[in-house]
Amino acid sequence: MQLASEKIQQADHWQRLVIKVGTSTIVEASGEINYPIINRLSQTLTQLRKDGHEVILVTSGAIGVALQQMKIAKRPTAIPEQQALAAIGQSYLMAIYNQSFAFYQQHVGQVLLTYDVFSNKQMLSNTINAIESMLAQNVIPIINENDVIAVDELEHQHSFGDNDRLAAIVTHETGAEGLIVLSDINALYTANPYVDPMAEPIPLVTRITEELLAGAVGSSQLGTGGMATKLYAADYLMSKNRKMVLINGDNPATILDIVNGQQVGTLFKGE
Ligand SMILES: Nc1ncnc2c1ncn2[C@@H]1O[C@H](COP(=O)(O)OP(=O)(O)O)[C@@H](O)[C@H]1O
Ligand SMILES: N[C@@H](CCC(=O)OP(=O)(O)O)C(=O)O
Repeated sequence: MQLASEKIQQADHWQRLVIKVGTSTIVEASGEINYPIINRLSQTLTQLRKDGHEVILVTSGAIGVALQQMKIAKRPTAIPEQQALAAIGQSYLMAIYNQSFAFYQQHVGQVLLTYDVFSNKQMLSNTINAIESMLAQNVIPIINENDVIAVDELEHQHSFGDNDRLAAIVTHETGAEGLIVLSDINALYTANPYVDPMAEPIPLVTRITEELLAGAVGSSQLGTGGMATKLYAADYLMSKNRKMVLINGDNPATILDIVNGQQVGTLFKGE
């Protein structure tokens, strides 16, 4: 019989990895942009790259950043207004990343994707070729959904809906060993700890059960996906024989501990 902690220790192969950072990490609950976190994330990812890992970043936060820029208190419900905010925020988000990574002399490249890309062989191959070329040149690709054009129509799905799903698909399609998700919470809990004070953290998940899904209700103030979409992302990845780790984004250097085999947050890994 193997102890859970022993299984967790085995999850140490992270040659190529995808990091996903949620809006809740990029933008504070007060609505302020969290510049220090973006800086520390840039430093950590540069360190990983220098240590020989191939790093791909999937970032949310375009709309959250734009709300702060435009001094709008609440995410609008009208789609064109959300599209406009995404356009405004995405360019500023990339400006922040460019400046942060430049400080560490790390080049980055922006990749904006829609759901269509993954159902069209040619577009998918073009995307993968560009990402491979960036990685070969030690550049970190920074991916977000192209929210300006990814609007679903009745008969056609253009959008992923959330970046947890996008990050999981990117992990699989780029052949990365796993995905590390940075959110505003230390781990997956038995229930939403903001609602249920008795909720317990879960260090290892080998299967997404109905019980786990029932306990994953609600999201942070600006996050769109919530915990449920993280569980669907983990389920997808485990079905592809890949792993996912969920950690708190408040200390991005934790990523280095994970690739060094330490147990932090929640590890999702099939048996
Ligand atoms: N079982 C659970 N364990 C942990 N967090 C949960 C759970 N159920 C719901 N949540 C909520 O999910 C939030 C994280 O998801 P989300 O707001 O989408 O973050 P992000 O913007 O990082 O993607 C937490 O802040 C918490 O409120
Ligand atoms: N593409 C959107 C993020 C959508 C999203 O999934 O947000 P989150 O739940 O914070 O990961 C943006 O950049 O604002």
